[in-house]
Amino acid sequence: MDDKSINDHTDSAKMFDKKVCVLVDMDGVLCDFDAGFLQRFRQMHPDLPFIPLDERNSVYVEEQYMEMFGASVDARSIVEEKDFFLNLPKIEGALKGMLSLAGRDDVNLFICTSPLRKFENCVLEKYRWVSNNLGKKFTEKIILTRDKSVVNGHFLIDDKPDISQQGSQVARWKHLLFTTHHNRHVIPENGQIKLSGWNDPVLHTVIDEKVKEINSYDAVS
Ligand SMILES: Nc1ncnc2c1ncn2[C@H]1C[C@H](O)[C@@H](COP(=O)(O)O)O1
Ligand SMILES: [Mg+2]
Repeated sequence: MDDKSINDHTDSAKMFDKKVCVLVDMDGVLCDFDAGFLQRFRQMHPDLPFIPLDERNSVYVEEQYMEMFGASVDARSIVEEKDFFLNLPKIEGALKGMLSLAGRDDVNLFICTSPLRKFENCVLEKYRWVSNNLGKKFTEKIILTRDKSVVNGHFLIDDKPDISQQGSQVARWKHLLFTTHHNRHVIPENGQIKLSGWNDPVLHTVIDEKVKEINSYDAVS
């Protein structure tokens, strides 16, 4: 590496230090996993009862279907089938919300999502979904990990209520709990802030406060 590229790297590192790093989950935040599941379930089993979206109550859809049907319905196979992730509908306001974050010059934005262990369809389709729905440029911002605690950032927008308690490290981000079908009833705890959706003004307010905090360190040093 020559001197110039070292300096370039240092300059950009400094620049990013001043930005607020926002990590955005996919399933339940950008794409509507539960709605996609329900649609496919009803296509496959038109004669069976189903769980309406406003009665979903557990993060993992297969747990609730297991309670209802026992082993007679294989909910897992639906999420593992080809094109399941590719065809997930967008969460309302997701595109506008992402563009509003991406358009801020004080925000460094990433998509942080966990693939299924059975990754064969899921991983490629997550990339395709982002490219189709948000634009190809956003695919450069995808972080795939099953352990979000190792990812550094100021905020993680995620629908899983206990995400900050999972993983191998103490999470460094603050969890913004994104409201979706299965967590409507969940009361925020452990310092979480609950967002009602992409239009919740609290999202930009907490980022503004973090920007001020970061700039105040500069003023002191
Ligand atoms: N609601 C869900 N039911 C079952 N499985 C789900 C649900 N939401 C997400 N998943 C799967 C799909 C992903 O591969 C992993 C992790 O999702 P993430 O939103 O990144 O926590 O779990
Ligand atoms: Mg999620």
